[in-house]
Amino acid sequence: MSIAVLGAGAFGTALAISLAQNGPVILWARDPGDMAHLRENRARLPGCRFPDGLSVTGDLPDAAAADILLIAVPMQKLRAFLSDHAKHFADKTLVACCKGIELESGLGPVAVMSEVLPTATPAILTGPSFATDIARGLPTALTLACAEDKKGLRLQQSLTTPNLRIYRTTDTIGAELGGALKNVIAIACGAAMGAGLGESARAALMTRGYAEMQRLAARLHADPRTLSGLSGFGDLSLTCTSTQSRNYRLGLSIGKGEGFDPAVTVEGAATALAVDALARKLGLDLPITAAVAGLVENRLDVKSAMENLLSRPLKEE
Ligand SMILES: NC(=O)C1=CN([C@@H]2O[C@H](COP(=O)(O)OP(=O)(O)OC[C@H]3O[C@@H](n4cnc5c(N)ncnc54)[C@H](O)[C@@H]3O)[C@@H](O)[C@H]2O)C=CC1
Ligand SMILES: O=C(CO)COP(=O)(O)O
Repeated sequence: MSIAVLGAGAFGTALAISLAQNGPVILWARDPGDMAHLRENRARLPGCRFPDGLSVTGDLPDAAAADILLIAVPMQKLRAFLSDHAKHFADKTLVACCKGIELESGLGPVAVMSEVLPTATPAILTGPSFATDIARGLPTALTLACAEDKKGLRLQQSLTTPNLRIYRTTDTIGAELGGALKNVIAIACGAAMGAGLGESARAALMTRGYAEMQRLAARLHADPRTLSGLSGFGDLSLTCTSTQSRNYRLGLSIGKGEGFDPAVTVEGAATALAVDALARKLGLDLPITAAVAGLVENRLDVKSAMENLLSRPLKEE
């Protein structure tokens, strides 16, 4: 099965580097620049050399001729990207590699792919993994979710590499929610740490944040086991505790009252707003998500957000 990765950011490039251990892989970039010549993506993954099996192209139809297409553009750009190139994707197997919930629709990546390209086979690859770790060949485990189990099995086999261990599920809703929601909680944890509230506060936010993830997932009929796996608990643990995470770093900046480069991809910011709106529509109580939405929109500061959380009525766990 031939593979192309569409989107040459940090994650797309890292996946292409890892997959090229198995055979030829095409990496499509909107602006390939001198990546093919340098054999490196200096802007996003400096120091990670491209293996021989990785070829770079700026020609989308050429890349889209591959059997499996990994789509590694940010969540809020996904719909426009798919629509712009729909004629090349119609009957393809598409694996979303982004994490988030679309602001306008409240949908995750698999649902957006199904809506835009109803004849394609959608799947998602998600879980705890920093791009630099994957590119450096460090051991990483991810979840591949595809509603059609036979196709999921083929994807699992094709995308496993010596350092990338892939687990499989048919629960696409749980997988996409886990990856999307953990980023929101990571912003909350970063904000608490940045404001000097301490590690106990972070543990409380992670645990109660996880309860919010489970609450929304149950309402949207996800399998709770998916949330306790790599895409949920696994990625939550990684993202809420590492300064490698951009979501956690945004939170740290908010907590310290510092600015943050708006050009950096931070999926949890838009996702917090999308999930907060979705929760209100569904009548669900997601107080940490609501607090993060207030923080990223500058409606709240960390002190008031924490006071709001601590002054809520006492309840059973
Ligand atoms: N960086 C990481 O460690 C990980 C990232 N992810 C996810 O991967 C997704 C992408 O993130 P990164 O690669 O890290 O971001 P990035 O900021 O490094 O790269 C985003 C890439 O998307 C491209 N892009 C944006 N809009 C586009 C469009 N309309 N058409 C074509 N290309 C477009 C940009 O040119 C850029 O190369 C996010 O959803 C993120 O949550 C998932 C796991 C790990
Ligand atoms: O998704 C990730 C780790 O699994 C990457 O996290 P950030 O997008 O916060 O950098």
